[in-house]
Amino acid sequence: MKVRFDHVSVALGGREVLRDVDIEVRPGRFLGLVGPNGSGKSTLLRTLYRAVVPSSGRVLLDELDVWRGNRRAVARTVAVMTQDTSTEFDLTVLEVVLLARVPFQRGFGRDTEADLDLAWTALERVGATDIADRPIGRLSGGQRQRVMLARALAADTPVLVLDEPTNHLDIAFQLELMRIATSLDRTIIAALHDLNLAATHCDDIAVLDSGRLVATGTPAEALTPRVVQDVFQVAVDQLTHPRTGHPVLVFDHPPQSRPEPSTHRGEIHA
Ligand SMILES: Nc1ncnc2c1ncn2[C@@H]1O[C@H](COP(=O)(O)OP(=O)(O)OP(=O)(O)O)[C@@H](O)[C@H]1O
Repeated sequence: MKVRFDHVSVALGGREVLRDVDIEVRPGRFLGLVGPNGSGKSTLLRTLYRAVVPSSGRVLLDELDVWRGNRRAVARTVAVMTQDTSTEFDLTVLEVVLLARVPFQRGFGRDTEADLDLAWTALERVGATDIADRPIGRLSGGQRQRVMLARALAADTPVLVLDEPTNHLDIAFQLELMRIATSLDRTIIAALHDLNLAATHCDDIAVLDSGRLVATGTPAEALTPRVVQDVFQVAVDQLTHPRTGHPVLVFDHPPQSRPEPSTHRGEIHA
C-alpha cells in the first residue's frame, strides 16, 4: 500500500510545527524518518494514524484519505508502535498484544483462534512468549518495547508505523528489530535517531529540520555528510565499512566546540 503525505502542515499550540511536508512512500518500502529533537517526526507520524489533524494538506493510504475515511478503516490499515503503554498498565503482555485485533472484531467481539494465533506468532517473533502472562507495567523498558512491536505485528496491517522503536533496546535486539522490519512485506515508516542504523536498513530516508522536509532519497542520497552536518550541527566523517563497503558516519563535536583531547587516554583512575 502506498502512503502519501500530500503537502502536510500542522499547527500545534498556535505554532506551525510541520510546513508543507510532501513525501510518497511506495508500497512495501521502508522509510526512515530522521531529524533533530523537535523537528516534527512524531507529529508527522501522528497525522498518519489519526492522532494529529493536519491544518492543511492530506494524508493518503492509497486512495483512502486518512482524515476523511472512518477511524476503523484506518485502524485496520495502519498499526503503530509507540512508547506509550500508560493506559494498559494492568494488562498482561498477551492481553496487550491482543488489543491489536480489536479493530477487526465486531462489537464487543471475543478473540478468535485466528486472533490468538496472530498474537502468539508475534510474541514468538520478538522472543517474548515467556513473559506472556506478566503485567506489562512490571516489565523493563526493553521488554515493553518488544511487546509493543509484537502488538504492531499482530495487527497484520499493510502499513506499519514505528516511533523511535529502538529506544531502550540492547544492540542485539535493535538489529533484530530492524531485521524483522526489513523482512516484512509491508510499507513501513519509522522515526529513528540512529542514522547509521537507518542508513543500513531503510530503503529510503526523509530528513526533517524544524518542521520542513530538507532531504529525501536513498540513504546515500539523503544522508550526505553535508546534510547531516547542517541539520544536526555536528561534525561528520564518512568512512567505509571494512566488510560491507557501506558508508558509515562518524560524529564529533562541531569544530568550534570540540573539547581538547584527553592526555590520560587509556588510564583509569580509581
Ligand atoms: N501537543 C503539543 N502542543 C504544542 N506543541 C507540540 C505538541 N506536541 C509537539 N509539539 C511541538 O511540536 C514540535 C515537533 O515535536 P515532535 O514530537 O513531532 O518532534 P520529534 O522530531 O518527534 O522530536 P523527538 O526527536 O524529540 O521525539 C516540537 O517543537 C514540540 O514541542
